Amino acid sequence: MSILIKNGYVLDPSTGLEGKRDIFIKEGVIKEVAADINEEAERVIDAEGMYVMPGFIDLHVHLREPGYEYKETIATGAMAAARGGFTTICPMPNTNPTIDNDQMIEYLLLKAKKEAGVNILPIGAITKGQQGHELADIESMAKAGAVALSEDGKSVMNTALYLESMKQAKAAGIPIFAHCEDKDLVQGGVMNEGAKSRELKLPGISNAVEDVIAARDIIMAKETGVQLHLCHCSTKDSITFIKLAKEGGLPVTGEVCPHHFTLSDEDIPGDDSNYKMNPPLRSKEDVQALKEALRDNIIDVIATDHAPHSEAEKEKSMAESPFGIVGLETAFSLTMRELVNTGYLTPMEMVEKLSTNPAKILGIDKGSLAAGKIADITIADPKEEYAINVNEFASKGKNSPFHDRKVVGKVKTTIVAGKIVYKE
Ligand SMILES: NC(=O)N[C@@H](CC(=O)O)C(=O)O
Ligand SMILES: [Zn+2]
Ligand SMILES: [Zn+2]
Repeated sequence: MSILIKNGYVLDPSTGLEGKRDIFIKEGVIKEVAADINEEAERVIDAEGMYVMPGFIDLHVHLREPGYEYKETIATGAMAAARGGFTTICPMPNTNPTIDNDQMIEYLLLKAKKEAGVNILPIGAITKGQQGHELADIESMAKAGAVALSEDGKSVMNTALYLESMKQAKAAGIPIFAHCEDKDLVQGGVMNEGAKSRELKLPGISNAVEDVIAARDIIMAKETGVQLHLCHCSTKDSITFIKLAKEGGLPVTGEVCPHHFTLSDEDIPGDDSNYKMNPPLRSKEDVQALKEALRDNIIDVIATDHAPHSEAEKEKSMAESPFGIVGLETAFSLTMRELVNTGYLTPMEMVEKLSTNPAKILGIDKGSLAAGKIADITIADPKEEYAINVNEFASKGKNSPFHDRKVVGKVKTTIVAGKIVYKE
């Protein structure tokens, strides 16, 4: 199959290229990027007025397989990714059973190859069963293809055990993706602690729940030299700590999720669990700090933390429903609306956060539109206005606070290794 993408506005931070170009793809590879290509192609895509970008890479998703197929499967999660412009996604290991050994990594990769149209790069658990007592077999998971380690859903509270895992991760050459939450400080909280939680009479989660572990993890990264990536940063002090770590030359990076830069706790309309996720929506002051951190390159990555749950689970009250919202199919539109159209990020910087930087963190040869690279490409209309409709999601999860929200910027075509996996 050969594809010729004509007249698109190419955004490729890996080469510094920004401007109107054609792209010719053959046998899954980008053959040429130039002003006017006239090769014969089986398929021609008219990309006039469109952004043409290296495929987005999501460092943080939940595919729920095995064990929770009623929430999402590898197949439906992959379709949601393609619809959202993501050509590569990294599923977290909090499945049942947990992804905590080499056979589970192999199983996931095999299933993904058969059932998913996008690239799936799995993350292994840090401890067996994510129980926090005994380390998983880190070296063998890395050998089997785990691209990172994470205890996502919780933190490894035993710092001595965590130290050992960091040493092993460093030896295996893979990063730690840290979910920062002090289990003992949460105390049944379901939303951000503040005026709004008091108004709604719901138990609060303080910023300290995240901050103490974020600080600890950075200290431990300094101790071990492991590559550390902080997941779903939500507080202004997490940002301060990452800034300090970077100034100190540590290999520390951070991610922010679209819901955390779009909404604050003041936007929670009442007892609606589509607004319940971990970490919670924070104060306006925190939201402002996240946007500035994205602008100032303290935060490197936009990741979705796509966390699908069933309707029955999310119909329950804030107190009783599980934490998490879906994000794959709204990330690009929310980023355009909240960060690009407001001047926090240039289009090139947006692509850095959605593709170039995630590829660098994983150390993979992606996130680039240079000739010779595998053709993972996202084409989107930056101007189209539409209202998000959860009923149109390819994901099984409809749990989003953004239903009916007017946004701007829409993914039109997603290409993985030269194959069109999504077309609107
Ligand atoms: N983010 C969430 O609210 N939930 C995630 C777990 C996690 O990312 O911590 C989930 O697995 O549902
Ligand atoms: Zn998490
Ligand atoms: Zn998560």
